Amino acid sequence: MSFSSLVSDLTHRNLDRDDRRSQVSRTRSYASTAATSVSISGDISSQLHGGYSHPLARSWQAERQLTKSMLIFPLFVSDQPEEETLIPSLPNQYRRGLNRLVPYLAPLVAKGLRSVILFGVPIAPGAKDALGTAADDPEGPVIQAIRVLRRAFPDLFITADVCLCEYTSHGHCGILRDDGSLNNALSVDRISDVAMAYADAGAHCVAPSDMNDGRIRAIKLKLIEAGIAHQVVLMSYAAKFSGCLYGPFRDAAGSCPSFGDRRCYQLPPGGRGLARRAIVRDINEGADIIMVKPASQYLDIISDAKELGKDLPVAAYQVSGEFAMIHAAAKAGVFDLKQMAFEATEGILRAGATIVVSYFTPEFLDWLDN
Ligand SMILES: NCc1[nH]cc(CCC(=O)O)c1CC(=O)O
Ligand SMILES: [Zn+2]
Ligand SMILES: [Zn+2]
Repeated sequence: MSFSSLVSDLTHRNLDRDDRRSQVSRTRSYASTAATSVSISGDISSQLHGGYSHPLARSWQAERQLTKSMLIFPLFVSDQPEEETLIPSLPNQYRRGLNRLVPYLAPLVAKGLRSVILFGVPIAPGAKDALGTAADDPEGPVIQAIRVLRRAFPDLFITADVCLCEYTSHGHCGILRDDGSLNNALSVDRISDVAMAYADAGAHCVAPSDMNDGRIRAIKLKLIEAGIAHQVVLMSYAAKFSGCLYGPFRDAAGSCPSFGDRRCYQLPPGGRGLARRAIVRDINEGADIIMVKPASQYLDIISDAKELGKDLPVAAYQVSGEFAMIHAAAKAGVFDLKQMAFEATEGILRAGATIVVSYFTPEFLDWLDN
């Protein structure tokens, strides 16, 4: 038994004993209180423990409980059909080719997996270019995966992440000007074409993560024009902050920028006002779901999104760095992995999210059964 599980085991035993003791003394003090009539000098509202001494009563304290249907599981789909490669910085997560997806997902779907989000990973030499042409290649990994998964799992809700950074030679999330900055107009046109291609292939939801201004409106208009706006969810990564928490993802997807960083289009970590403006903007442009990302470091933004978008579901992405951090700390004996996964996720729900994109999804499918 490891030190941390020994401690947690001892703590549980002590708590159980306390619970039993308090039950015994409760019967006793009830009698004596009745005998001495009401002489409660203390403040009645100071007594809180009674409301959550029972495990069921504890669960009632949360506005919402985590359920399987709240979870979206991220998948990295390689253009090499037989590939199955462990991603070193992202524990238990693999890059998988088309032929590996269905066998991997079948047991998860049987356990109650409801939803996935797809990221394409072009490995083939020469697959990347300045325009991210591979993003909507009809033979490319995402469009093929949408088709395969829709056929294999009719009830699985399929979201396609929409961005160019996995497909561009420079690794940025759009089309660049000569000076290396994003050309917003060209990027939005290209991103909205890619979103349309995923929607046409059968994605239930398209989720642009590129952060170019105006892409939600452009995608919504194209969906309307194509006559499919009524059956495709548009989920905006509205408040996506720049920082170091996407590192493992960029390893997984091979999407690290070849020069510079993303600070001119992803939000600065202190920019709460900017995030609120982006959220309002995307709601007005036709987003059906607002996403905040990363999650645990931005709980105030999740709560802002809930307030600003009262009538929209709010999603939070517990990103690769958050996931890797929890794994690393658990491995170092700082805490128990499962307990921390629940604690982090419950915090995200408490802040206002009802959808959580999480690499812990396969574990939660087991944990939520017990
Ligand atoms: N734009 C692509 C994209 N979509 C989701 C993530 C991050 C997800 C994660 O870290 O788990 C990223 C990486 C990035 O913006 O650099
Ligand atoms: Zn990107
Ligand atoms: Zn176009």
